[in-house]
Amino acid sequence: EEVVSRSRAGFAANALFLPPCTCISYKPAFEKACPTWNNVYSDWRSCLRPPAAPPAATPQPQKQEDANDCAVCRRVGSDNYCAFTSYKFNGGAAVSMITTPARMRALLGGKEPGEYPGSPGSIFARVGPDAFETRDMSGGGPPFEAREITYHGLGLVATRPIRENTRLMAAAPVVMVDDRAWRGMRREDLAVVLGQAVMNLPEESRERFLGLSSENDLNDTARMLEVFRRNAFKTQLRLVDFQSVFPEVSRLNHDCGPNLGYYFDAETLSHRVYAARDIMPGEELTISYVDVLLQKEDRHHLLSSTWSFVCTCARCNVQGDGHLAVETSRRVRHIADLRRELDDYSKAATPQKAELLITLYELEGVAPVRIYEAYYRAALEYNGVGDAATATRYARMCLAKGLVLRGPNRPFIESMNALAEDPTRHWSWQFRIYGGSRRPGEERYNKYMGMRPNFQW
Ligand SMILES: C[S@@+](CC[C@H](N)C(=O)[O-])C[C@H]1O[C@@H](n2cnc3c(N)ncnc32)[C@H](O)[C@@H]1O
Repeated sequence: EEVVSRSRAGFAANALFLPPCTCISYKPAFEKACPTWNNVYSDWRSCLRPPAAPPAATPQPQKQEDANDCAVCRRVGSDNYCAFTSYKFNGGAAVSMITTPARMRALLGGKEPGEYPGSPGSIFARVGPDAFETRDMSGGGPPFEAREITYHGLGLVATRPIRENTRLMAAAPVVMVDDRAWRGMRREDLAVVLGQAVMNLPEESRERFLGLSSENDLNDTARMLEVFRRNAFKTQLRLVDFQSVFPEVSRLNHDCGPNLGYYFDAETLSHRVYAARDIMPGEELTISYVDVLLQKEDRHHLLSSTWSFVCTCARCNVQGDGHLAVETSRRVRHIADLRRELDDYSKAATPQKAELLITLYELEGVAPVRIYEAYYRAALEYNGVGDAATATRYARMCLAKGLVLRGPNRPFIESMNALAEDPTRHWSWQFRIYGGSRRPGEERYNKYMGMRPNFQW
């Protein structure tokens, strides 16, 4: 009953988003129209008819016409993408996901009735009641507040000193859209499925999502797509890419030399945001929406095409001083060259090049959010020439920053842990010495020829 009335109220408020669709909001009809899904995932509601796998040779219609008024699935190629909503997620704040029924089933661990959502193998299995929070660990209210920032809309500003590495948010998603649907679906179809996903949310979550837009002159559908485009983060769940909106994180503005780092923790479905350096009261809290090591022109292109603004941050705003602009562009190129050189394990490289890389990250102002990458290379280089003590030191420095900024479940963290434990048993032990000379370690040289670093940071 609760679901019925909540959905009905939402339906009226958002009638513009959707064609009429009784079965999402009205349980008996849902059961009638979607018997399979209702049985399999009692907490998930969708107007999905049991998907009949079409024979491969049959040409697919561009758009699915649902005979049962269930307008929540649309096609991309031959795949059907539908809106699913879990009302139990995040203490009832709920999450809507758009993906294919097969992927949804896989993400839920392929489980059968009654086992969802805590069943082993489900993406929700490790999401406990305390997975999400936005307060810092020292207690009290959050050490920041939302303020109007000139030309940037709203932003978050520190109200107390924030120490490097403090966790500021562990935010929950409200809408997650399969990247293939986001990129491949016709806009009008996407508006319908996304509309369903948003409308399914309880009122409070829906308002938090729609409240992210300041574009009052757009109609509801355009506004919803605009909110999604400007606020979605790329997230990965079991190798499936999603675009996800976390309303708390969405107030953070962009800077090409940000003071916060973040990553998505697929285990807890939370978007974690950390102070990448010490921050003083009054400073705006910022993240980077793009790779900070792109050249300025490329950063600007991405920022204007996706987020519709021209960046005027300190790193970008050196146009007036021609020589400074040239210098920053050279540094970024030099960083790219050095990384290519250091990541080629078949040639001779030196620890000094890794040291230079560290210096360049610092000079370019990207060290707070990316220095672990340079430490990683330094650890390998020192180990590669048999300097175990320095290699271990850099491995520990890489771990100290990398764990905060990328989380524990990354291949490079595993590698640095192994190196710190016993450098001589790590694959990189003395690899530059033999690798560079071809003698006497011909075999070792060949071993590293095709090897690439594992940079899934
Ligand atoms: C995720 S939202 C950030 C919060 C937003 N300022 C608000 O009021 O809700 C992204 C949008 O904020 C604005 N924005 C973010 N960073 C900016 C920056 N450095 N300069 C100008 N506008 C920015 C852009 O309009 C962008 O599309």
